[in-house]
Amino acid sequence: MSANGAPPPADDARERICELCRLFYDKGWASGTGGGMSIKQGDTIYMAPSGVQKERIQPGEIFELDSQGAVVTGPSHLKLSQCAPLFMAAYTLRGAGAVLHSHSLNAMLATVLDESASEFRITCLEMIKGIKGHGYHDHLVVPIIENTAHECDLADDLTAAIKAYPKAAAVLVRRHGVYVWGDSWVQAKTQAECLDYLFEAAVRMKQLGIDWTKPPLVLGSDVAVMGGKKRKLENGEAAAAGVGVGVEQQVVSDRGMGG
Ligand SMILES: CSCCC(=O)C(=O)COP(=O)(O)O
Ligand SMILES: [Zn+2]
Repeated sequence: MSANGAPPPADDARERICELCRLFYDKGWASGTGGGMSIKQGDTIYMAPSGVQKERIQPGEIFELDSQGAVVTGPSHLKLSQCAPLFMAAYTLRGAGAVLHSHSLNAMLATVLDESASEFRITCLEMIKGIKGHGYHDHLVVPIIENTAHECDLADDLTAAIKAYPKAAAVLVRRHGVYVWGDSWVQAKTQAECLDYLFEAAVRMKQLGIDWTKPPLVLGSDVAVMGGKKRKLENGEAAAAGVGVGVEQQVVSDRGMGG
């Protein structure tokens, strides 16, 4: 919305998609024509074209779709993104205001930390708070679906994952990347940034031998190891961390973590 409450002109969405594609390219999320971006404004959906260098897209090359996903206008020399049915799933099932697809290396690596896992899990990191409906102590869960030869063939599995994980703001695609949505392009971008941080954190924590899926090490009912040092938990911290209420935690033994 503009300052006077009127809806912004459509050019805003077209220009915003171009701007975000450049930004995502700079982050390594859209290199080699990978990744994609879409914004919904009113009942109109805007999407980037397929198979082009995403960082060089011009506003006139953005496709316009109706709320059912039918193309209204678009450049005749370009094709609509292969991500279109996946973007539409987030608009239809989640009422999203924007959806993006990232080929971030962090997202891809997060899907191979355990190749048999059907979900990515992480807890007790500040950036979890950047994901709608989540707090520091929550277990953030992102479903992982298997990749297919063609992007558009992911749509059925992505739809099923969105339905099965009502709290999720994203779906990971094994050895490929991630789809992230939000109520607005600002929220989609923010959540994508927080998720990317969390994916990278998990990859690095694995390298350091730290379990990213469990709360910090707990030695007793009110003592934890944080940053390599023992620390007495403050009033309420132990309860919030789930001490004594059966929540799984990393336990220190003579052999160190996880023993
Ligand atoms: C080297 S990119 C392969 C296609 C892909 O995974 C992707 O995200 C881009 O799809 P689009 O149709 O939007 O170019
Ligand atoms: Zn892709």
